[in-house]
Amino acid sequence: MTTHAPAVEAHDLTKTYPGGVTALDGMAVTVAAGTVFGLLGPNGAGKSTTVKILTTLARPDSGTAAVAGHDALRHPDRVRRAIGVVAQKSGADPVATGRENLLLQGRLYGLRGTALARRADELLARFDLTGAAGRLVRTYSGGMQRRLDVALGLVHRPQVLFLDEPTTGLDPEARTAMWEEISRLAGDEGLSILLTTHYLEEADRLAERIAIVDRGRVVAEGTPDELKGELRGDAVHMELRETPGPVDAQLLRAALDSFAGVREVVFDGRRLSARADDGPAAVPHVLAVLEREGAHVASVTVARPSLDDVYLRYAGRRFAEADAAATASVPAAAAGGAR
Ligand SMILES: Nc1ncnc2c1ncn2[C@@H]1O[C@H](COP(=O)(O)OP(=O)(O)OP(=O)(O)O)[C@@H](O)[C@H]1O
Repeated sequence: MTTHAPAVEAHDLTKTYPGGVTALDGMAVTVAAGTVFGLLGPNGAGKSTTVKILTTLARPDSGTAAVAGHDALRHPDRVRRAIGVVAQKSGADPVATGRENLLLQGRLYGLRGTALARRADELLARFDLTGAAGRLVRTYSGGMQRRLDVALGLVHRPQVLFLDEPTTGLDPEARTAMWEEISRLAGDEGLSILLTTHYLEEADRLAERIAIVDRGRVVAEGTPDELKGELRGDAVHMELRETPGPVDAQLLRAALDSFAGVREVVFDGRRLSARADDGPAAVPHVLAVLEREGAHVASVTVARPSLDDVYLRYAGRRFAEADAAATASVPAAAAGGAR
Protein backbone atom coordinates (compact mmCIF):
# COMPACT_ATOMS: atom_id res chain seq x y z
CA MET A 1 0.00 0.00 0.00
CA THR A 2 1.39 3.41 -0.86
CA THR A 3 1.03 6.03 1.84
CA HIS A 4 -1.55 7.86 -0.25
CA ALA A 5 -3.86 4.92 -0.97
CA PRO A 6 -6.87 4.87 1.34
CA ALA A 7 -6.59 2.42 4.22
CA VAL A 8 -10.20 1.40 3.62
CA GLU A 9 -12.35 1.93 0.58
CA ALA A 10 -15.80 0.38 0.33
CA HIS A 11 -18.68 1.27 -1.95
CA ASP A 12 -22.33 0.32 -2.43
CA LEU A 13 -22.32 -2.42 0.20
CA THR A 14 -25.61 -4.19 0.67
CA LYS A 15 -26.44 -7.06 2.98
CA THR A 16 -29.71 -8.64 3.97
CA TYR A 17 -29.56 -11.30 6.66
CA PRO A 18 -31.62 -14.48 6.45
CA GLY A 19 -35.00 -13.55 7.81
CA GLY A 20 -35.10 -10.40 5.73
CA VAL A 21 -33.30 -7.83 7.93
CA THR A 22 -31.56 -5.35 5.65
CA ALA A 23 -28.39 -4.46 7.58
CA LEU A 24 -26.63 -2.54 4.79
CA ASP A 25 -28.33 -0.56 2.08
CA GLY A 26 -25.67 1.18 -0.02
CA MET A 27 -23.06 1.62 2.69
CA ALA A 28 -19.83 3.38 1.69
CA VAL A 29 -16.71 4.26 3.65
CA THR A 30 -13.28 5.63 2.75
CA VAL A 31 -10.58 5.96 5.41
CA ALA A 32 -7.45 7.95 4.52
CA ALA A 33 -4.19 6.30 5.57
CA GLY A 34 -2.90 7.36 8.99
CA THR A 35 -6.20 8.78 10.18
CA VAL A 36 -8.92 7.85 12.67
CA PHE A 37 -12.31 7.47 11.03
CA GLY A 38 -15.47 7.10 13.08
CA LEU A 39 -18.57 5.19 12.05
CA LEU A 40 -21.20 6.70 14.28
CA GLY A 41 -24.70 5.38 14.59
CA PRO A 42 -27.24 3.95 16.98
CA ASN A 43 -27.57 0.25 17.74
CA GLY A 44 -28.61 -1.69 14.68
CA ALA A 45 -27.48 0.97 12.17
CA GLY A 46 -25.16 -1.49 10.43
CA LYS A 47 -21.77 -0.61 11.89
CA SER A 48 -20.79 -4.10 13.01
CA THR A 49 -21.92 -5.64 9.74
CA THR A 50 -19.72 -3.15 7.87
CA VAL A 51 -16.75 -4.05 10.08
CA LYS A 52 -17.41 -7.77 9.62
CA ILE A 53 -17.26 -7.34 5.84
CA LEU A 54 -14.12 -5.20 5.96
CA THR A 55 -12.40 -7.68 8.27
CA THR A 56 -13.40 -10.60 6.00
CA LEU A 57 -15.74 -12.23 8.54
CA ALA A 58 -18.81 -11.70 6.34
CA ARG A 59 -19.53 -11.19 2.67
CA PRO A 60 -21.82 -8.50 1.30
CA ASP A 61 -24.64 -9.32 -1.13
CA SER A 62 -23.14 -6.68 -3.43
CA GLY A 63 -20.60 -3.89 -3.42
CA THR A 64 -16.81 -3.55 -3.21
CA ALA A 65 -14.41 -3.45 -0.28
CA ALA A 66 -10.65 -2.86 -0.25
CA VAL A 67 -8.51 -2.74 2.89
CA ALA A 68 -4.82 -1.81 2.99
CA GLY A 69 -4.88 -1.93 -0.80
CA HIS A 70 -6.22 -5.50 -0.98
CA ASP A 71 -9.62 -6.60 -2.27
CA ALA A 72 -11.40 -7.97 0.81
CA LEU A 73 -13.64 -10.22 -1.27
CA ARG A 74 -10.99 -11.68 -3.60
CA HIS A 75 -7.99 -11.74 -1.26
CA PRO A 76 -9.29 -12.06 2.30
CA ASP A 77 -6.04 -13.73 3.41
CA ARG A 78 -3.99 -10.66 2.42
CA VAL A 79 -6.41 -8.37 4.21
CA ARG A 80 -6.24 -10.50 7.37
CA ARG A 81 -2.46 -10.14 7.53
CA ALA A 82 -2.68 -6.36 7.20
CA ILE A 83 -5.32 -5.68 9.83
CA GLY A 84 -5.81 -5.83 13.57
CA VAL A 85 -9.30 -6.32 14.95
CA VAL A 86 -10.59 -5.43 18.39
CA ALA A 87 -14.12 -6.81 18.49
CA GLN A 88 -16.93 -5.69 20.78
CA LYS A 89 -16.48 -8.84 22.83
CA SER A 90 -13.02 -9.51 24.25
CA GLY A 91 -11.05 -12.19 22.46
CA ALA A 92 -8.67 -12.70 25.39
CA ASP A 93 -8.57 -16.02 27.24
CA PRO A 94 -9.66 -15.20 30.80
CA VAL A 95 -7.87 -18.16 32.34
CA ALA A 96 -4.50 -17.28 30.80
CA THR A 97 -2.27 -14.40 31.87
CA GLY A 98 -1.95 -11.17 29.91
CA ARG A 99 1.52 -12.17 28.68
CA GLU A 100 0.35 -15.68 27.69
CA ASN A 101 -2.46 -14.15 25.65
CA LEU A 102 -0.02 -11.91 23.79
CA LEU A 103 2.42 -14.77 23.15
CA LEU A 104 -0.35 -16.99 21.81
CA GLN A 105 -1.68 -14.25 19.55
CA GLY A 106 1.84 -13.56 18.25
CA ARG A 107 2.37 -17.24 17.45
CA LEU A 108 -0.85 -17.26 15.42
CA TYR A 109 0.75 -14.58 13.27
CA GLY A 110 4.04 -16.47 12.92
CA LEU A 111 6.12 -14.58 15.48
CA ARG A 112 8.56 -16.72 17.48
CA GLY A 113 11.36 -16.63 20.07
CA THR A 114 12.95 -13.44 21.30
CA ALA A 115 11.23 -11.27 18.67
CA LEU A 116 7.87 -12.41 20.05
CA ALA A 117 8.91 -12.03 23.70
CA ARG A 118 10.21 -8.52 22.96
CA ARG A 119 7.01 -7.55 21.19
CA ALA A 120 4.87 -8.84 24.08
CA ASP A 121 6.94 -6.89 26.64
CA GLU A 122 6.79 -3.77 24.47
CA LEU A 123 2.98 -3.95 24.28
CA LEU A 124 2.58 -4.74 27.99
CA ALA A 125 4.62 -1.62 28.80
CA ARG A 126 2.83 0.43 26.19
CA PHE A 127 -0.58 -0.39 27.62
CA ASP A 128 0.50 -0.09 31.24
CA LEU A 129 0.06 -3.80 31.91
CA THR A 130 3.64 -4.81 32.84
CA GLY A 131 2.76 -5.14 36.52
CA ALA A 132 -0.24 -7.33 35.70
CA ALA A 133 1.44 -9.37 32.94
CA GLY A 134 1.57 -12.54 35.06
CA ARG A 135 -2.00 -12.30 36.37
CA LEU A 136 -4.94 -14.20 34.93
CA VAL A 137 -6.98 -11.93 32.66
CA ARG A 138 -10.17 -12.75 34.56
CA THR A 139 -8.72 -10.73 37.49
CA TYR A 140 -8.27 -7.62 35.30
CA SER A 141 -10.51 -4.55 35.56
CA GLY A 142 -12.67 -3.65 32.54
CA GLY A 143 -10.18 -0.98 31.47
CA MET A 144 -7.21 -3.38 31.74
CA GLN A 145 -9.04 -6.01 29.70
CA ARG A 146 -9.85 -3.50 27.01
CA ARG A 147 -6.22 -2.31 26.89
CA LEU A 148 -5.12 -5.94 26.53
CA ASP A 149 -7.66 -6.40 23.72
CA VAL A 150 -6.11 -3.49 21.82
CA ALA A 151 -2.59 -4.82 22.51
CA LEU A 152 -3.67 -8.22 21.11
CA GLY A 153 -4.89 -6.49 17.96
CA LEU A 154 -1.50 -4.86 17.49
CA VAL A 155 0.89 -7.81 18.06
CA HIS A 156 1.65 -8.33 14.36
CA ARG A 157 2.02 -4.60 13.63
CA PRO A 158 -1.05 -4.19 11.40
CA GLN A 159 -1.47 -1.25 9.02
CA VAL A 160 -5.17 -0.84 9.72
CA LEU A 161 -6.83 -1.32 13.10
CA PHE A 162 -10.58 -1.92 13.51
CA LEU A 163 -11.99 -0.96 16.87
CA ASP A 164 -15.60 -2.00 17.36
CA GLU A 165 -17.11 0.04 20.21
CA PRO A 166 -13.75 0.36 22.01
CA THR A 167 -15.02 1.97 25.20
CA THR A 168 -18.48 0.47 25.71
CA GLY A 169 -18.80 -0.61 29.33
CA LEU A 170 -15.77 1.34 30.57
CA ASP A 171 -16.00 3.83 33.43
CA PRO A 172 -15.30 7.49 32.54
CA GLU A 173 -11.68 7.36 33.71
CA ALA A 174 -10.86 4.21 31.74
CA ARG A 175 -12.69 5.65 28.74
CA THR A 176 -10.57 8.82 28.79
CA ALA A 177 -7.37 6.74 29.10
CA MET A 178 -8.44 4.63 26.12
CA TRP A 179 -9.17 7.76 24.08
CA GLU A 180 -5.66 9.04 24.75
CA GLU A 181 -4.18 5.72 23.71
CA ILE A 182 -6.17 5.59 20.47
CA SER A 183 -5.14 9.15 19.56
CA ARG A 184 -1.51 8.24 20.16
CA LEU A 185 -1.69 5.14 17.98
CA ALA A 186 -2.84 7.16 15.00
CA GLY A 187 -0.71 10.21 15.72
CA ASP A 188 2.71 8.79 16.63
CA GLU A 189 2.55 5.49 14.84
CA GLY A 190 0.72 6.40 11.67
CA LEU A 191 -1.80 3.59 12.11
CA SER A 192 -5.08 3.90 10.22
CA ILE A 193 -8.00 3.30 12.54
CA LEU A 194 -11.64 2.66 11.78
CA LEU A 195 -13.68 2.81 14.94
CA THR A 196 -17.35 2.24 15.40
CA THR A 197 -19.11 3.94 18.23
CA HIS A 198 -22.48 5.04 19.40
CA TYR A 199 -20.98 7.60 21.74
CA LEU A 200 -21.33 10.99 20.09
CA GLU A 201 -18.61 12.41 22.31
CA GLU A 202 -16.20 9.61 21.40
CA ALA A 203 -16.55 10.26 17.67
CA ASP A 204 -16.18 13.99 18.26
CA ARG A 205 -13.01 13.57 20.33
CA LEU A 206 -11.19 10.92 18.32
CA ALA A 207 -12.15 10.89 14.69
CA GLU A 208 -10.74 13.20 12.04
CA ARG A 209 -13.69 12.25 9.88
CA ILE A 210 -17.04 10.82 10.83
CA ALA A 211 -19.72 9.02 8.87
CA ILE A 212 -23.12 9.10 10.48
CA VAL A 213 -24.81 5.79 9.73
CA ASP A 214 -28.54 5.21 9.86
CA ARG A 215 -30.47 2.20 8.58
CA GLY A 216 -27.54 0.71 6.71
CA ARG A 217 -26.21 3.73 4.89
CA VAL A 218 -24.22 6.91 5.46
CA VAL A 219 -26.50 9.89 5.94
CA ALA A 220 -23.79 12.50 6.54
CA GLU A 221 -20.00 12.58 6.41
CA GLY A 222 -17.26 15.06 7.21
CA THR A 223 -14.99 16.30 9.98
CA PRO A 224 -16.81 16.79 13.28
CA ASP A 225 -16.52 20.56 12.80
CA GLU A 226 -17.78 20.42 9.21
CA LEU A 227 -20.81 18.42 10.27
CA LYS A 228 -21.59 20.73 13.17
CA GLY A 229 -20.74 23.76 11.03
CA GLU A 230 -23.50 22.84 8.59
CA LEU A 231 -25.95 23.82 11.29
CA ARG A 232 -24.50 27.33 11.11
CA GLY A 233 -24.03 28.90 14.47
CA ASP A 234 -25.15 28.52 18.05
CA ALA A 235 -28.63 27.91 19.30
CA VAL A 236 -29.85 30.75 21.57
CA HIS A 237 -32.85 30.05 23.77
CA MET A 238 -34.58 32.64 25.97
CA GLU A 239 -37.43 32.36 28.41
CA LEU A 240 -39.49 35.58 28.69
CA ARG A 241 -41.13 36.78 31.90
CA GLU A 242 -44.89 37.30 32.07
CA THR A 243 -45.75 40.81 30.88
CA PRO A 244 -48.97 42.74 31.60
CA GLY A 245 -49.70 43.19 27.89
CA PRO A 246 -49.00 40.87 24.96
CA VAL A 247 -45.55 40.95 23.39
CA ASP A 248 -45.60 42.12 19.78
CA ALA A 249 -43.91 39.06 18.31
CA GLN A 250 -43.73 40.48 14.82
CA LEU A 251 -42.07 43.67 15.98
CA LEU A 252 -39.53 41.74 18.05
CA ARG A 253 -38.75 39.36 15.24
CA ALA A 254 -38.23 42.23 12.82
CA ALA A 255 -35.93 43.99 15.32
CA LEU A 256 -33.89 40.83 15.92
CA ASP A 257 -33.73 39.73 12.31
CA SER A 258 -32.05 43.02 11.48
CA PHE A 259 -28.95 41.99 13.42
CA ALA A 260 -26.20 40.54 11.31
CA GLY A 261 -25.56 36.96 12.38
CA VAL A 262 -28.93 36.35 14.08
CA ARG A 263 -31.54 34.37 12.17
CA GLU A 264 -34.29 31.78 12.41
CA VAL A 265 -35.94 33.73 15.22
CA VAL A 266 -38.90 31.74 16.51
CA PHE A 267 -41.43 32.71 19.21
CA ASP A 268 -43.26 29.93 20.91
CA GLY A 269 -45.45 31.32 23.70
CA ARG A 270 -42.98 32.86 26.14
CA ARG A 271 -39.98 31.08 24.61
CA LEU A 272 -37.76 32.62 21.99
CA SER A 273 -35.17 30.68 20.03
CA ALA A 274 -32.79 31.82 17.35
CA ARG A 275 -29.56 30.84 15.64
CA ALA A 276 -26.57 33.13 15.92
CA ASP A 277 -23.16 32.93 14.24
CA ASP A 278 -21.62 33.80 17.60
CA GLY A 279 -24.13 33.09 20.36
CA PRO A 280 -22.32 34.65 23.33
CA ALA A 281 -21.63 37.85 21.34
CA ALA A 282 -25.25 38.10 20.16
CA VAL A 283 -26.88 37.69 23.58
CA PRO A 284 -26.30 41.28 24.90
CA HIS A 285 -27.74 42.74 21.65
CA VAL A 286 -30.75 40.47 21.74
CA LEU A 287 -31.35 41.30 25.42
CA ALA A 288 -31.17 45.03 24.69
CA VAL A 289 -33.72 44.77 21.87
CA LEU A 290 -36.08 42.71 23.98
CA GLU A 291 -35.89 45.15 26.91
CA ARG A 292 -36.44 48.08 24.56
CA GLU A 293 -39.57 46.42 23.21
CA GLY A 294 -40.86 45.72 26.71
CA ALA A 295 -40.10 42.00 26.86
CA HIS A 296 -38.17 40.89 29.97
CA VAL A 297 -35.95 37.86 29.90
CA ALA A 298 -36.00 35.29 32.73
CA SER A 299 -33.28 32.95 31.44
CA VAL A 300 -30.86 32.57 28.55
CA THR A 301 -29.01 29.53 27.23
CA VAL A 302 -26.51 29.37 24.40
CA ALA A 303 -25.59 25.96 23.02
CA ARG A 304 -23.08 24.96 20.37
CA PRO A 305 -24.54 22.54 17.84
CA SER A 306 -23.77 18.98 18.83
CA LEU A 307 -23.45 15.84 16.73
CA ASP A 308 -26.87 14.97 18.09
CA ASP A 309 -28.26 18.05 16.29
CA VAL A 310 -26.50 16.86 13.12
CA TYR A 311 -27.96 13.41 13.53
CA LEU A 312 -31.43 14.85 14.03
CA ARG A 313 -31.08 16.86 10.87
CA TYR A 314 -29.99 13.96 8.67
CA ALA A 315 -31.76 11.00 10.23
CA GLY A 316 -34.89 12.92 11.19
CA ARG A 317 -34.89 11.63 14.77
CA ARG A 318 -32.83 12.11 17.91
CA PHE A 319 -29.89 9.75 18.33
CA ALA A 320 -31.11 8.51 21.71
CA GLU A 321 -34.57 7.79 20.25
CA ALA A 322 -33.08 5.71 17.45
CA ASP A 323 -30.82 3.91 19.91
CA ALA A 324 -33.68 3.23 22.29
CA ALA A 325 -35.87 1.95 19.46
CA ALA A 326 -33.12 -0.43 18.33
CA THR A 327 -32.21 -1.64 21.81
CA ALA A 328 -35.79 -2.12 23.00
CA SER A 329 -35.59 -5.76 21.99
CA VAL A 330 -31.92 -6.26 22.99
CA PRO A 331 -30.95 -7.55 26.46
CA ALA A 332 -29.79 -4.67 28.68
CA ALA A 333 -26.30 -6.11 29.14
CA ALA A 334 -25.65 -5.95 25.39
CA ALA A 335 -26.93 -2.42 24.96
CA GLY A 336 -24.97 0.75 25.73
CA GLY A 337 -26.38 4.28 26.07
CA ALA A 338 -26.00 7.14 23.62
CA ARG A 339 -24.16 10.16 24.91
N1 LIG B 1 -26.49 -12.53 12.14
C1 LIG B 1 -27.57 -11.76 11.99
N2 LIG B 1 -28.76 -12.29 11.63
C2 LIG B 1 -29.87 -11.52 11.45
N3 LIG B 1 -29.88 -10.17 11.62
C3 LIG B 1 -28.72 -9.59 12.01
C4 LIG B 1 -27.51 -10.34 12.21
N4 LIG B 1 -26.53 -9.48 12.59
C5 LIG B 1 -27.09 -8.24 12.61
N5 LIG B 1 -28.39 -8.30 12.25
C6 LIG B 1 -29.33 -7.16 12.13
O1 LIG B 1 -28.79 -6.27 11.17
C7 LIG B 1 -28.96 -4.92 11.57
C8 LIG B 1 -27.62 -4.23 11.65
O2 LIG B 1 -26.87 -4.81 12.71
P1 LIG B 1 -25.38 -4.38 13.11
O3 LIG B 1 -24.93 -5.28 14.21
O4 LIG B 1 -24.55 -4.31 11.89
O5 LIG B 1 -25.63 -2.91 13.66
P2 LIG B 1 -24.70 -2.02 14.59
O6 LIG B 1 -24.84 -0.64 14.10
O7 LIG B 1 -23.34 -2.57 14.66
O8 LIG B 1 -25.39 -2.17 16.00
P3 LIG B 1 -24.75 -2.71 17.34
O9 LIG B 1 -23.98 -1.58 17.90
O10 LIG B 1 -25.98 -3.04 18.14
O11 LIG B 1 -23.93 -3.92 17.00
C9 LIG B 1 -29.71 -4.97 12.88
O12 LIG B 1 -31.08 -4.83 12.60
C10 LIG B 1 -29.41 -6.34 13.41
O13 LIG B 1 -30.46 -6.80 14.24
